[in-house]
Order: sequence, then structure tokens, then C-alpha cells
Amino acid sequence: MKITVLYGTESGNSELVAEDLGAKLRETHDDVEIFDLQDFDPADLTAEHFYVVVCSTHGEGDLPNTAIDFAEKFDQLLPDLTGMRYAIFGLGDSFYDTYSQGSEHLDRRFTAQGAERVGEYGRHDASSWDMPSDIALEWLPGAMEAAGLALAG
Ligand SMILES: Cc1cc2nc3c(=O)[nH]c(=O)nc-3n(C[C@H](O)[C@H](O)[C@H](O)COP(=O)(O)O)c2cc1C
Repeated sequence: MKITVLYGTESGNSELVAEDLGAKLRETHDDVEIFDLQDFDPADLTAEHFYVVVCSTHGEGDLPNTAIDFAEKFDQLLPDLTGMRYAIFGLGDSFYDTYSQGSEHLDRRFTAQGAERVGEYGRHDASSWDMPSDIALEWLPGAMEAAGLALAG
């Protein structure tokens, strides 16, 4: 199955996570693409692909810069996402009351349009000592198992 990694970021952490998850996925899958959400048209979402979504939180629990236009276009289009499956990994900082809510704006939109989230909702807390990619790479195998997709050990 084709896998598309989508990321929304403001200061680059989610991009690094997306690149590292993409590299891990490419060890097992031939067809893995990675897009910044600002370069991705919501009309291109399809049940033919499995999506791994990585997105941070900015403002007060808001989407990061590179995801804002995508969300606006999505709301105009309201694509039928029936049959589409995705896993999601959110970045945030538990210092904020609005911890990790940025990615949830995408999660809500996707499920409202009929897509199915699989696996645990992944999260990285910038107040922890952990590197975002380390936590994301620990999260990925469970998400891929829930999706029924293989991953190199
Ligand atoms: C100005 C600013 C506002 C932020 N607001 C929130 C927030 O409301 N909730 C949250 O959980 N994290 C918040 N964060 C933390 C970021 O989500 C976190 O640092 C994340 O790793 C950034 O990822 P990115 O580089 O992909 O944008 C904020 C960070 C900054 C700099």
C-alpha cells in the first residue's frame, strides 16, 4: 500500500519527525511520499493511501503555519474520506493548557469526513527530555501494526 507522510510545522520539529518516520517506513515500503501540508491539496486525499500525519501546536492550541491553508481548503472542499485510514502524531508542550491540540484540528476534520484513525494517538511533549523523533519512532510500530502494515524491525 502507498504510504503518505503529511506534516504541519512552524519551527521544523514536525518536519524532522516526518523525515525520520518516512526513512523508517522506506526500509519496508517502496512507495512512501512525504509532504508538507502547505504543498498538499486536500483534494488528493484518497483511500488508496495510508497516511501518517505529524503536526505541532502553535498559538493557543492552534494549527502551525504550514497546516493553516490546508485546513481552510479542506473546509471548503469537505472531501469524502470514506475508507481512508491514518495514524497521527501530535507535537506540543504540556507547559500550555492547550497541550497538543494542534494536530487534533486535523484529526477532527479527517474523522468527520469518514476517515478512520488507527492505533494510539501519538504525542510528543516538548517539556520532556525526549527527542521528538525518538518518541515518534517508538510509536510507529504500534500504529503500523494497527494498520495491518509491515515495518522492518
Ligand atoms: C509561540 C508558540 C506557541 C505554542 N503554543 C502551544 C500550545 O498552545 N500548545 C502546545 O501543546 N504546544 C505549543 N507550543 C509548543 C510546540 O507545539 C512545540 O514546541 C513543537 O515541538 C513545535 O513543533 P514544530 O517545530 O513542528 O512547529 C507552542 C510553541 C510556540 C513557540
